[in-house]
Amino acid sequence: MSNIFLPKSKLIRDKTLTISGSKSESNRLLILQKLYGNIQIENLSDSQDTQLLQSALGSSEEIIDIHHAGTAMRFLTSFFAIQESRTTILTGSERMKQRPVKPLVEALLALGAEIYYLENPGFPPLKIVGKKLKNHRIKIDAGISSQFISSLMMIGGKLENGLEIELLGEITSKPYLEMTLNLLTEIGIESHFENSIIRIFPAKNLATKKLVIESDWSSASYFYSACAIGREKISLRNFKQNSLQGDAFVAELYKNFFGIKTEFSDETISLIPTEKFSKPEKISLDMNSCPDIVQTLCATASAMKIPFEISGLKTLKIKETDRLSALKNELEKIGCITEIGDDFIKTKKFVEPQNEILIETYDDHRMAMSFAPYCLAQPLTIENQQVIEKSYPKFWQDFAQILSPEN
Ligand SMILES: O=C(O)C1=C[C@@H](OP(=O)(O)O)[C@@H](O)[C@H](O)C1
Ligand SMILES: C=C(OP(=O)(O)O)C(=O)O
Repeated sequence: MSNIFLPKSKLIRDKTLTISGSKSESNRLLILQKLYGNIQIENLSDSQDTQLLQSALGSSEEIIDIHHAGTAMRFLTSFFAIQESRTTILTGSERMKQRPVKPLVEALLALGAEIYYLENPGFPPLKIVGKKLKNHRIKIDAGISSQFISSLMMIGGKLENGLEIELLGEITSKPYLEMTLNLLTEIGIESHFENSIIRIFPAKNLATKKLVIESDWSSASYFYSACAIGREKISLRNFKQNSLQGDAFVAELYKNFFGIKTEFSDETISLIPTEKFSKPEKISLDMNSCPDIVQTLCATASAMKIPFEISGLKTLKIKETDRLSALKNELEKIGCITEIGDDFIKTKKFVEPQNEILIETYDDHRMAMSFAPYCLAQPLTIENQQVIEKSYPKFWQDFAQILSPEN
């Protein structure tokens, strides 16, 4: 575990970078490829989470350890539940054993699956005895993690009568459900999402498809932040105007609040600081649809001394760490005092930042990457630099390319 010191830096003008494929799209396509076999994938994510999922799918071991990868844990639960005549023990890191899986397990049990909790009820590790699932209608609480629902949707086409899922309560992280639905459609599986009912039809005569994965918008957010604080143009390759990723919302966010315009040309986006930018008085937003870019947003706003009040965040507490507490602790070091509640974070006041800043990362890749652009305001050290490998192993290399130390 080593720390990284980032000296006070400025942005090099007009750098162009290539970020690897979306982690969320990659993890879906790997599961779908294994289930339906008709997909050729290009530009797969190089994230550790994707590699873990890929090796789990290629493994015939009884015990599968997916470490810290929440999407992999949830997606593989349904996958192994339908692998007839195979028993799998699905486990993960200590943190994974605290991340809930109960609504997914209960939905699978209602479909006829055989799953046991091996330690704490409601949490991994799981013993999954693969079965043919006989039922096809379930209800699920949609407010804890959309990953449960995406996981069920992906096996839906394999069930004899397809699958009907009724979503109960407020739907969290909805764009990720739409991403799953769109990818099912792309590979030829009929599905509908209307009001709170999702229907997946049995897969029939699927033609082979080549899918090129778009680069990762959540990873792009760190460059939006750098551009907002450092005010120089940065370009990023392999992005689409009609993205499947909800985090493409970052473009609108940084245009509305931080004066960063996004221009698309030949699948390259250029992040361009607008000259006449006046800071908003306050950023008030519900970010329930885009939980993964909340840390970036709060770190940028704090660096630029723009007060914020962000709601819709109840799922942040059950991610890689309790992201609300982690944010509160670390934002204070850069001079932003916040109040947090069950599902919100808001600025109370700005104070002088600490002189020597050490950002703790709580085993959370996004804590490291979202604070890194603060070096454009002040030098800082970030703890455990390897933590970024979970989603973006080349982050420090790419980030170094846009910086030059300020003497
Ligand atoms: O389906 C996905 O690929 C994801 C869904 C979101 O999780 P929740 O639905 O648990 O919010 C997101 O935070 C995660 O990084 C990726
Ligand atoms: C929450 C995340 O991932 P996961 O839930 O897949 O661990 C993330 O990448 O921010």
